[in-house]
Amino acid sequence: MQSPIPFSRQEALVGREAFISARGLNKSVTLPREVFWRAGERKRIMSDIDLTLYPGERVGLVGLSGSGKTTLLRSLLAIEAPDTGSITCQRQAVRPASIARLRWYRQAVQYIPQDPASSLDPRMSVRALVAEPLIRLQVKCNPEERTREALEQVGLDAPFLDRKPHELSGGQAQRVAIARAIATRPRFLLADEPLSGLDLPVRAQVINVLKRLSDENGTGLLMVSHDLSVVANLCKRTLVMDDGKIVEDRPTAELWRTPRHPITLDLIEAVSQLPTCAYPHCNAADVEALL
Ligand SMILES: Nc1ncnc2c1ncn2[C@@H]1O[C@H](COP(=O)(O)OP(=O)(O)OP(=O)(O)O)[C@@H](O)[C@H]1O
Repeated sequence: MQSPIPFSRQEALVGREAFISARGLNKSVTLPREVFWRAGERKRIMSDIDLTLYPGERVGLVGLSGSGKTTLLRSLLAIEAPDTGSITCQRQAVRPASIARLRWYRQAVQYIPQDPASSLDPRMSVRALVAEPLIRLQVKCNPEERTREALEQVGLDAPFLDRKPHELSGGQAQRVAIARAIATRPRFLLADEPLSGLDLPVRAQVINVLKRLSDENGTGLLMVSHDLSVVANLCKRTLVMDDGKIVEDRPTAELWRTPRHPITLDLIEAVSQLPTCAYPHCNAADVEALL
């Protein structure tokens, strides 16, 4: 259920300026034709999405597979264009925008991918991987110093600089991907299932790295996950997507206490079937204590 309070009023109530605002996002795709003489059906994959992200907040984006989470994330990253609707950052349009403005946006809003093994170029050293966005986005800094600083922040020291991706464990590779994302000193991180494919103890480490980074640097985080317990450990606010729509947008603890949408209930029930050792907070009472 979308909040009954208009977003502009919500912004006033929270008393903070929005960092990113999305209004009325819609997107449809044409499905492959089932028979060659009939055109493929159109399917809505984002439907009337309104979303506001505030500076420094950590927000979870959950939903079943195919609900539209990645499409929304890619739209917010300005790498996929919605059919209709607008996205602004600090009240200025993200697209269309000048090259300089788009470069600023790419520095300010960085992406943490799902699968570092395929997102990190196997031919590049960790040093070159972390420095690459600094050079591409023409960030005014000393790339070597900034690379070392970013690696230090994710708990990787100097000997890692010359390693290649195949010389890293899954957790280390994900930390390199995070270092790459934070090297530009972004204001907001958009992460697509950053913990998938990692063992449970490694997940807990990565959760701690993300939490510490956002606490220490005041960086906002929008994190896509199938796993509500991960979101409960990290995010005070949770968005639930179903069939291309945001069906809940509430404080995480409230969502666990009184889930309103059947999909939210399913996601909460799924958590009780997960191994729990890596998550300090993964039941309703614990989540309540996070408030
Ligand atoms: N370019 C495209 N052409 C056709 N269908 C698409 C395209 N992009 C996305 N879809 C469909 O849109 C729906 C939403 O996809 P999306 O990847 O955003 O969902 P998701 O919630 O991120 O799923 P998952 O959790 O499995 O990654 C899916 O049914 C997907 O198959």
